[in-house]
Amino acid sequence: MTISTTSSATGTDGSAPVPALRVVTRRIADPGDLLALVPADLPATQVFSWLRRGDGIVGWGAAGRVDTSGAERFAEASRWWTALVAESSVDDEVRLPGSGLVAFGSMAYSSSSPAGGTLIVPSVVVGRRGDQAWLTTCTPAGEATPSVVLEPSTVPAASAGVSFGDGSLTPTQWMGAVATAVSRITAGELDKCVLARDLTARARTPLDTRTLLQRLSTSYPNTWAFSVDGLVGATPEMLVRLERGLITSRVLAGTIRRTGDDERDLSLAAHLARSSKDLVEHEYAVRSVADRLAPHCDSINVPESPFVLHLPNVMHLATDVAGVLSSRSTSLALAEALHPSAAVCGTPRDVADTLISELEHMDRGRYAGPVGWLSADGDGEWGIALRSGAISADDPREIRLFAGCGIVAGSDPAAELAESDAKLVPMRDALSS
Ligand SMILES: C=C(O[C@@H]1C=C(C(=O)O)C=C[C@H]1O)C(=O)O
Repeated sequence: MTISTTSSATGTDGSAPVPALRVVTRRIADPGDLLALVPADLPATQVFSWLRRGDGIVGWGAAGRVDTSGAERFAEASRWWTALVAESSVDDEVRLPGSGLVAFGSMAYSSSSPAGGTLIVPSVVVGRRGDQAWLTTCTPAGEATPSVVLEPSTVPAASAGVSFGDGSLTPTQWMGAVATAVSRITAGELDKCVLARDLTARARTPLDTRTLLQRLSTSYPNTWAFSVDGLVGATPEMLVRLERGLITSRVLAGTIRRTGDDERDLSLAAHLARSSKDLVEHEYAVRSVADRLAPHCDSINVPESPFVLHLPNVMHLATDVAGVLSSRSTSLALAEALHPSAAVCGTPRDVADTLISELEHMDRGRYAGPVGWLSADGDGEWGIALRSGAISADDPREIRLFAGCGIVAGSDPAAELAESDAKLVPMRDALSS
């Protein structure tokens, strides 16, 4: 675990120093578009967002950060957070989800990924919920609270001259992987496996995270537009939200592409809701979430049948699971318990995970892992990092895009490739000039 701190208090286990922060949240007048406030010229790693329909939080700078790795990446982050909360003082006059002390976080899909995990406390957070807005500053204890002037920043520029390239597999090779997965499923080794592919994209000039977020949040209002440590996207899938003891999770699995013709799309939506291939695929994902939430809940509500979630590029079968928290678990601990759900891994989980590493020929990095935010009391929201890309830490002109598809016995490789292309559209459009 590597830690960068702004002060040198000692962590709970005596080895990990944590910053002691002074956190102040004040109510502010409506600041307008939150993304417009994010300063220009920050590295992608220091631009934070969790926004849906204009509500949520944005942040910038880094007052504290922990980087974790391996199978302990969630637990190490949790320990650091507990120690940081204990060391810090919080003066929060707003007391809404996202006010006070918060960290943004992102965790690698796989425990063997070098991408590990991170929690970062921005220096400045601006939030909105309905008609309430707030500004939070996080400074090292003992330092004066800075005065932050919120004003619209320069208009971010579109990405220049982006060219796309194949990732680890060509489209033909990836269809071959899908065909192999189908044969393994048909042979009875497993029921479902989610296979992902990656694309590379390179612009002539450094990518501006603000441009990507603006475009994603405007075009995909039903999603959460996120940015954490260079991972940027618009996910429609909420792995877990914890708010005052209430747990909610939006499970997606089963997809159909949109045509752009409203009448045809409505009939496709009706077809999706009756498609036994998609309903079976969906059921695996819902079960994986409900079964793993159950030990943390007093009661749990799982609707009997899914609804169709309409996005501009695709439609998904969706189920909103809800539960009442019975333990003292934080939202991050719940995210760890749920990850990876069958929406991004498969059923049975271990068999699917082994097949994924055999067939994908790539490290998913933080794609398909939990991404979101956590507050001092443990509440927070963790989406699954889908419809996203990871901006290169070495070259800010480069980004790796990802998309995956649930494969079941009835899957057709060409149709899955087309579905993965449709899932790449949000990021490809956000990158266009
Ligand atoms: C894996 C992705 O999406 C997941 C797979 C889906 C499916 O196969 O139908 C639908 C939504 C997500 O749970 C992705 O977008 O990369």
